[in-house]
Amino acid sequence: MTDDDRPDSGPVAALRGRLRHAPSAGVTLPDFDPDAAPAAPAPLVAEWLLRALDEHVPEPQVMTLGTVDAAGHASARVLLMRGLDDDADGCGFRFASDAASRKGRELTARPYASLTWYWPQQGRQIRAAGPVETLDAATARADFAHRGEASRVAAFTGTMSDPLDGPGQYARDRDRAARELAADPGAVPAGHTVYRLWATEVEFFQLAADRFHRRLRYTRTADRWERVQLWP
Ligand SMILES: Cc1cc2nc3c(=O)[nH]c(=O)nc-3n(C[C@H](O)[C@H](O)[C@H](O)COP(=O)(O)O)c2cc1C
Repeated sequence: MTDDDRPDSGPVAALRGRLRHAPSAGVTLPDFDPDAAPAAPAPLVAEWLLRALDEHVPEPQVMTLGTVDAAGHASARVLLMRGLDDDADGCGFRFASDAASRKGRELTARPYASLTWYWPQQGRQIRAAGPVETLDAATARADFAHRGEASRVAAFTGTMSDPLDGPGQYARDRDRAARELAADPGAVPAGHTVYRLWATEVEFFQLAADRFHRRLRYTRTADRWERVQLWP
């Protein structure tokens, strides 16, 4: 199909004309001075997240997790960030999911992933990548205990990433899960897992109104972090 053959009505055609003119967030962009950045990335991640929370960026803890399967095919989805670790100067990002889900299976095959955050109101992006480890069952239990009741029932309903069999199955499974949880309130789904990505690189991107954006990349060497500014 050439550009001339494309239909000129319907939502896809309507979008075509609007993408280039989509408004950007009306924002006051924060300053970012890479020369004043800390020696390790975790404090800067925390600083940026705290500022996003203070400035009421909606759901700044939502991040995109990129994984690959055994054949190297990529997939991505959004998840909630569950914690930040800076033990021994490392930078660890926690997230929780079901080990039997697509991402869980991909992480078993290839325990390496990327994470990306974007906060439009502040023109800020953080990206991180590195090996992913599975934390112990006690950590998974503690994570699950923090969830609200509806979220716990949902986690026991169905099998994440599998197709639904047919109409009515959702409601039937949800009712069964609610009954089982009421009988055993401390139960944790077998696959509930807390993962930690230990970053080997973390990059901070700050949009600037004058278009001279800033990028600072931290790369982990054997015993320290190296910092370098990149062309945006
Ligand atoms: C705002 C938002 C937050 C989400 N948080 C999580 C999460 O913390 N853990 C999770 O497993 N899925 C979460 N999901 C669902 C995932 O995006 C995804 O659909 C699901 O994990 C299945 O992904 P998979 O089939 O690639 O494994 C969230 C979805 C949205 C829209």
